[in-house]
Amino acid sequence: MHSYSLIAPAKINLYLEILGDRYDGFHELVMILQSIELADKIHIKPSDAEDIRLHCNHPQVPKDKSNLAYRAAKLICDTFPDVYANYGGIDLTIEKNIPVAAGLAGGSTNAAAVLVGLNLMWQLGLTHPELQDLAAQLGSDIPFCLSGGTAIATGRGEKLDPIRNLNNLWVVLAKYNNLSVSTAWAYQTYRQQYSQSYLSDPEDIKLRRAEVHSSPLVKAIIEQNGVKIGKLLYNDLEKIVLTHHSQVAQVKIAFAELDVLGTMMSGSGPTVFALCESEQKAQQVKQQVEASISDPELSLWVTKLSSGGIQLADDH
Ligand SMILES: C[C@@](CO)(OP(=O)(O)O)[C@H](O)COP(=O)(O)OP(=O)(O)OC[C@H]1O[C@@H](n2ccc(N)nc2=O)[C@H](O)[C@@H]1O
Ligand SMILES: Nc1ncnc2c1ncn2[C@@H]1O[C@H](COP(=O)(O)OP(=O)(O)O)[C@@H](O)[C@H]1O
Repeated sequence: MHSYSLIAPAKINLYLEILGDRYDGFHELVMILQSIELADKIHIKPSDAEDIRLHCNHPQVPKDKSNLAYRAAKLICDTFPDVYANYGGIDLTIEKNIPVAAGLAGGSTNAAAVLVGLNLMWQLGLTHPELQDLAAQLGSDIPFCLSGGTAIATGRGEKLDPIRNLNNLWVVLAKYNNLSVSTAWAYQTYRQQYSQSYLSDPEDIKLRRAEVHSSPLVKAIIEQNGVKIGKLLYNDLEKIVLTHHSQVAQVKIAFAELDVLGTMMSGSGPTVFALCESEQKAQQVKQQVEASISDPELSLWVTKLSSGGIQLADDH
């Protein structure tokens, strides 16, 4: 049996609108999700131990059964008990480069990589739609992490309509090392403050989704027009996270004062990103923010928008 190494890219949210409550306690969303080149590397190999073993170099990542990569492996074992009984243990190693609890889907993309890797290692022959179904059982953002690229996401975030891939722009990411935001907390706090504006009629929700599908932002993405895209970025969860964490709001202000196409918080934060038209501009923006905020706890990365999806690493 072969071992596999996979590249698991992070995502940013170019758009995130909360439409209303769902029957399952989650929120009905319409988002535009975008892969970026910043990625973790996941190694999957057979093991003599009869269970699932997980290793990770990052102190904030849980190494137990709550890890999303572990849960993805467990879901495959439970779905194919005969194969599991036949092949035995799984050894997973996560090389973590994506900041944790940052709004960049780090755990989700690790889980997506494990689904792809085990499908290969155990030669399960699962099709892409079958992998998407398993992904949706594990978390709302995991189906997107499997496919990557640029997509409109609806439902809980698991229903995807791919659109023209935007991969010609650069992005600067900024996150305080000592600040993480729980996604559940962000949505719950949003509900407490804004549920009076939720749409409850399914027809209204359908209408709003259709509006976003033909919105100026989607048109700008199809035209690959970075200037328009930068002005149309949107995220409802900023109302919660920026209010509770003033240093995140300050990072956004620092980006907005510079020559960037646009700036927004990603997902439930606290990472704030700025879009730039070139790598040179992105590096310059990174240096300017480092100089203006000058806090050793603030980390910045320059990366590129990408076509994403889980890929085999060159040295797999
Ligand atoms: C906010 C977003 C934006 O892309 O990303 P992150 O900031 O986590 O990266 C996503 O909606 C997060 O997706 P994901 O992190 O997969 O969420 P899940 O594990 O499914 O759910 C975590 C928690 O978020 C809340 N949740 C999530 C999705 C949704 N449509 N409605 C919700 O209310 C629920 O409280 C749930 O318990
Ligand atoms: N493989 C994983 N990588 C990172 N975090 C994980 C992983 N598995 C579980 N977690 C947990 O998920 C939480 C959310 O982390 P992450 O997926 O990085 O961020 P986000 O949901 O904001 O995109 C973390 O607090 C961490 O405890």
